[in-house]
Amino acid sequence: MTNPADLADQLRSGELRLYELEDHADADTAAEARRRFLAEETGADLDAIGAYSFEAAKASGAAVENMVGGAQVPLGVAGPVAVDGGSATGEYYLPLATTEGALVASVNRGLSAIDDAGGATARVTDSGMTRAPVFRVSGVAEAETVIQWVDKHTDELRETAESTTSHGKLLGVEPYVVGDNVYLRFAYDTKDAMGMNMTTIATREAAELVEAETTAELVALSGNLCNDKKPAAINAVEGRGRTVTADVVLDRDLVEETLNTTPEAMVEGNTRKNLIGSAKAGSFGFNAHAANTVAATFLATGQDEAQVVEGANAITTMNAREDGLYASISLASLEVGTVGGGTKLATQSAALEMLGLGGSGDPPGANADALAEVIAVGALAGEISLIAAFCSRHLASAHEDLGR
Ligand SMILES: CC(C)(COP(=O)([O-])OP(=O)([O-])OC[C@H]1O[C@@H](n2cnc3c(N)ncnc32)[C@H](O)[C@@H]1OP(=O)([O-])[O-])[C@@H](O)C(=O)NCCC(=O)NCCSC(=O)C[C@@](C)(O)CC(=O)[O-]
Ligand SMILES: NC(=O)C1=CN([C@@H]2O[C@H](COP(=O)(O)OP(=O)(O)OC[C@H]3O[C@@H](n4cnc5c(N)ncnc54)[C@H](OP(=O)(O)O)[C@@H]3O)[C@@H](O)[C@H]2O)C=CC1
Repeated sequence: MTNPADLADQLRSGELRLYELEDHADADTAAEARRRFLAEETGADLDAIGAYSFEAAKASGAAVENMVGGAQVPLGVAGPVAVDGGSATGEYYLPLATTEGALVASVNRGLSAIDDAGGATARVTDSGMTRAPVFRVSGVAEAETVIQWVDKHTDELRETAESTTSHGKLLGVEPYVVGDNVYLRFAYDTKDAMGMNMTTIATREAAELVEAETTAELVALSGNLCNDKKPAAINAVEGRGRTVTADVVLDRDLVEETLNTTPEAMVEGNTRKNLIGSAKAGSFGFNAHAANTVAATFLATGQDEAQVVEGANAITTMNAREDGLYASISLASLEVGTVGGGTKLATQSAALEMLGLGGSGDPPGANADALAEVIAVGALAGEISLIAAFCSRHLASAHEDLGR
């Protein structure tokens, strides 16, 4: 039985559960049956949700369960901008998916200023995706014994963890003790994958070895010292995913003509807002809106959108120099991939292709490094443009004109 109307009837009668439809029909039919059922149940018109362009079979069961259709977000483009990166080289158009009017215009203005200055420099300065299981021990003496075992058997742990992946490499294991809890923070080079599935699977094997060889008992494969998808100082300090910095020097004339302000005003704005204001607020983000560029590029390119939390751990600096304005942004924990996860879906992979960064890099890891560098340059552009808008008192008028 593959007719959506009949399947919807079976949902209504309770013969089938919402998640059982793919056992009886292909992914498109199952989604249509759910829409019919939900439209009747809720009275909502779900036709727009049914107008999706990705291959349902690639999404259903791999990217989403109980698939109903697609949520569409407008996609804009900013650039081009020249990037001199460790992996990114050349001119890039940045895809940005957002519903916030004025955001693409702002990033575009920043990129235009950066490009006029000859482009930005960017480097990934550290890299490593983490997973930190928590183990129960009897107390601190036993914790010490477990840590000593881990220290002496790192090679064995590496071999075990890496047996689950042909790409992932264990970089190290950092132990933490809190009372009768032992946390082992495993860090991996995940090449072009963001790596959360890869590292979780690898760490499960390693954690089982720890359990087999010591008295520690695994409580949870993620003990929150990883730390994934929550605001956490450890990511801001130690980094997670890619740690990446982008910088540029803008001529005084460029600041005055393109950004309608002066280097000195930008420096003062950045110091009073991004540094002092953020410190007083107890913020991890010493920036204006890095999350905007991170979120918009994450949605466009198929990243895990919840990891915008870590992507917002960024510090923006500005200094007035003789030749103009030095501006930088350092993102401590930008978690990106060009393979795996949502990157395989149609619009997301097209956006990665537009950047020239789809799939595996040569060498592996180079594409994800380049993506991190390009996003950092986009975030720098957003910082420059927004701080300039505050200095020239254009923020409210820009959003009046473009954002409503
Ligand atoms: C809106 C602008 C850019 C106008 O800025 P402008 O200088 O008046 O614009 P312009 O017409 O002179 O054009 C300058 C450049 O801007 C770009 N540009 C200009 N218009 C467009 C457009 N329609 N579409 C695409 N690009 C556009 C474009 O690059 C153009 O150069 P050109 O290509 O012409 O040589 C400026 O006022 C601006 O950037 N304002 C700031 C807006 C902003 O950054 N909003 C971000 C969201 S704020 C938020 O969410 C977080 C917050 C604020 O709560 C965080 C916090 O607490 O700080
Ligand atoms: N499990 C969890 O706890 C969590 C999962 N997620 C989700 O995890 C997904 C992302 O996980 P991730 O592991 O990145 O992706 P996938 O689970 O999609 O796995 C990607 C796989 O691609 C293979 N691969 C092929 N070419 C390359 C290359 N050049 N570099 C690296 N790997 C390559 C690797 O296989 P091989 O390993 O065989 O070499 C790798 O494991 C997202 O959907 C995200 O939402 C997010 C947070 C937590």
